[in-house]
Amino acid sequence: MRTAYTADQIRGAEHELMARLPEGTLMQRAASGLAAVCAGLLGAVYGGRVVLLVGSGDNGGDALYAGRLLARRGARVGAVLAGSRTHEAGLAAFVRAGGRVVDRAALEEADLIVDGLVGIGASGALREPYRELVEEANAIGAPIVAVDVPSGVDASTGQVGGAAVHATVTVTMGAYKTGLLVDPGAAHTGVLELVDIGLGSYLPDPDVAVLTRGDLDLMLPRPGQETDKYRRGVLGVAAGSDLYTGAAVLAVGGALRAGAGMVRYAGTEPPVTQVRAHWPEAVITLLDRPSIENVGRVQAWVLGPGLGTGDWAHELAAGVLASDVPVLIDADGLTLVAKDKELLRRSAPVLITPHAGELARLIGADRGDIEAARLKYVRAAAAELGVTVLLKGSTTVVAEDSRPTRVNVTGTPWLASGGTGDVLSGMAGALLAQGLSCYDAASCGAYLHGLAGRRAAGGAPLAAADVAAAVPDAIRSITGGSTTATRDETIRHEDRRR
Ligand SMILES: NC(=O)C1=CN([C@@H]2O[C@H](COP(=O)(O)OP(=O)(O)OC[C@H]3O[C@@H](n4cnc5c(N)ncnc54)[C@H](O)[C@@H]3O)[C@@H](O)[C@H]2O)[C@@H](O)CC1
Ligand SMILES: [K+]
Repeated sequence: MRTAYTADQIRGAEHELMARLPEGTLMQRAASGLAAVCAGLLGAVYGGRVVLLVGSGDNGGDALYAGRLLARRGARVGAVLAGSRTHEAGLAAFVRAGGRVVDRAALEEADLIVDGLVGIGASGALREPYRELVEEANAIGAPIVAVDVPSGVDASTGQVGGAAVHATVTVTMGAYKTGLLVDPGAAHTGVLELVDIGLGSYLPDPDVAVLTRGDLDLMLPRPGQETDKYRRGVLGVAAGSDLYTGAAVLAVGGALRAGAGMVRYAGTEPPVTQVRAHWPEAVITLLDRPSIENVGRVQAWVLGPGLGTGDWAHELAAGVLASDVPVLIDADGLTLVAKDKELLRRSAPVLITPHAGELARLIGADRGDIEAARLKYVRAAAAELGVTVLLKGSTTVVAEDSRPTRVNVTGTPWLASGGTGDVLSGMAGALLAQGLSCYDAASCGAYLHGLAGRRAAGGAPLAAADVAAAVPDAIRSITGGSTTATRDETIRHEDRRR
């Protein structure tokens, strides 16, 4: 699991570590990591033209000490001093090594630009002259290495209040910062490089966590030797309507591909006909009234994709939510609970999977505000509604009260197409039915969905059904295709040992 921290958390850890080390040690560690990345980007360091944008704090100090190391190796390094003051010792060392103070016109000639304007000490939108320098640097087209955080991105939240550096590489010191992983900030970081400065054991519990392939390998349910279709997890799907039949087909498809032992689909004639045609594996209940009474036992429900928002759908939703198993609510299901929050009063777990517009309706916020500050709103929603929230979008985030928010980084913009959300709800629902908690089902579901989306797209447009079809391959790429050993393999193994 990768972990990330707010600026305050990092500062606290740095403070403790610094007290145990000679002054300046951390900055030297940061600078040598930074210089190594710059050298790699320059290729030939000797004669390379590097321009440092130097702010008034220690972020500028990092840039100056890295500039010194590059100058010593023969690079032609200039520093644009943008702040009202400059890290004194850093500047003196830089000049001693042959670095020069230049004006901003030098940017035009740069082979590489180093953004040392502000790091974790920044507050609010960039002030002048930083803002103007950032716009100029972005326009040049030379690679930009951001020191610690691209200036203009809030290290703790990923919010961007105005101009911000578009980095080719961000070299971050000691630990990942939350804002580097969450959009809109994440879109500014380019490649993320972590420099170890020894902070590790001083870090508190993380602010956010990112699942890795290894985590998925451990968390994904695998069928045991003694299993059967019921024990693997039965998912109920209440989705689709006379008007929207496709949502039902896609949700059931996502669920079957993500490993549900059985999917029980309940709906009216038109979606039932479609689900039957696409997925003969699904067990169907044709509803003549909005009740799940005759559906049979399930371990979890998916409620809402394409369900409609009228009285019939409301009554069906009330029935599903009155059950005693976990329920994933998506799409029209979210519109229904936005109008009648009482539906959420239940003792079994609830996972909701809104996009920003749906979340806006649920908590009475503005869609644009949510997109600009995803973490703030997803956490507020989880606390206010008392449910697990998976907020879809450019960065998918999963929040549950008192747990680190999980950030998914596997997605691709190609997934922004109709019906992919229905597939995700089926997938996460299947993981719920297989016994994962809402928190794990949501974050594993998002990871797999992103990975399947990438595989289905391969750099070209995809249709939602392609994403469901790519799920087994995505799972195989995580598990290496291994399940538990077959009886056959075990016996051969015993033979060899004898
Ligand atoms: N503390 C440490 O031991 C270490 C710090 N390091 C570096 O130090 C950085 C933090 O240094 P500082 O705490 O000095 O803070 P920064 O250098 O990030 O920024 C603080 C300065 O920026 C100005 N500023 C703040 N917001 C601004 C805005 N919106 N527009 C224009 N100017 C603004 C402030 O007036 C202040 O002078 C880290 O990001 C990292 O790069 C690293 O060297 C690792 C070790
Ligand atoms: K910076």
